[in-house]
Amino acid sequence: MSVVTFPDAGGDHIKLMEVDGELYPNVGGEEQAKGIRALAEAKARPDDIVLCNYPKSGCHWMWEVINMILQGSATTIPDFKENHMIEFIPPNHMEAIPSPRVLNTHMKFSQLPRETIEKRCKIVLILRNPKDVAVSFYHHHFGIAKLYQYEGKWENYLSLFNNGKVDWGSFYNYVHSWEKTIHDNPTHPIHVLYYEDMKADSAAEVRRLANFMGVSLSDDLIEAIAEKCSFHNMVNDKMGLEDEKWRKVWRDEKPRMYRKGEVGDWKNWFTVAQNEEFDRIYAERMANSKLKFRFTL
Ligand SMILES: Nc1ncnc2c1ncn2[C@@H]1O[C@H](COP(=O)(O)OS(=O)(=O)O)[C@@H](OP(=O)(O)O)[C@H]1O
Repeated sequence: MSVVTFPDAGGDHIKLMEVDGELYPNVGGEEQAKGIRALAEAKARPDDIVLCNYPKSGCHWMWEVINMILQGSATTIPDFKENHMIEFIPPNHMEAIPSPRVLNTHMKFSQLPRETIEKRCKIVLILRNPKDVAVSFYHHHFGIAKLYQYEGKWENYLSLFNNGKVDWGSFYNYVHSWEKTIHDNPTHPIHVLYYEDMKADSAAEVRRLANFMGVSLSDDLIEAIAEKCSFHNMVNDKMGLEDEKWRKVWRDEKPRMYRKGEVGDWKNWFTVAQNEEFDRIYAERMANSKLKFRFTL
């Protein structure tokens, strides 16, 4: 494990941890690196649901939705998905989580516990327009000031994102790895969900998800879950549950996890030149991809 820093286009630096060639936030140093290396051996249960996503794609949102589907009621879950993030929690903590577990991760398929694959655990993969991901990630890096020690400005940040010099690495590598996983493992239950579709018609996406999970819900309950997990309701319901320690992690003690929750906020941040450069990189990196990110919604 080593601590690495990368400069953005303006020369400001972001501090990360490197473990076996992959980048992570340095939340736990050597102990965390040990946990990451041990992850492959972690026990899985056939009823685990593994929620996979590149950072800032909406996992807090979907973690809540999936848990409500499982519990069969539109009641706020008094727990945080960080507690179920498999690359950060020690194995004994993971084993103490009661079934059915919703395990959240930014890891790729090949990095998941081997048993997840052997036991054919259901996987939900969230995808989000990378321009909005980049903006959200910028606020995350700038906001969690002590951890990343990043003081950069947005106009310089995209170089880090475009070059994969961020925790969990390149967005494009992540997406390609999952596209290959889906191609190479056609019988593994993997449900792909787009953040923008969820915004456009939450109830329809909750229904699709419940069907995938094999849970039958009434139309009223589906509507109620979609509504309870709307951005404004989650801001009200979840932020009040945040503890002091977590709040202190954020610059000026202002959490930015539930920041804006919109589709297309990137238009408020990208300059014309940044957008052209991003489109050029996207076209190049996604040339052979069949995934259809929702840029136009
Ligand atoms: N209920 C709901 N509806 C719509 N959008 C929501 C919701 N909850 C969280 N969000 C937005 O999701 C972004 C955070 O993504 P993640 O939860 O994946 O973040 S993290 O990777 O776990 O740090 C972050 O996006 P931005 O607002 O664009 O920064 C959150 O605001």
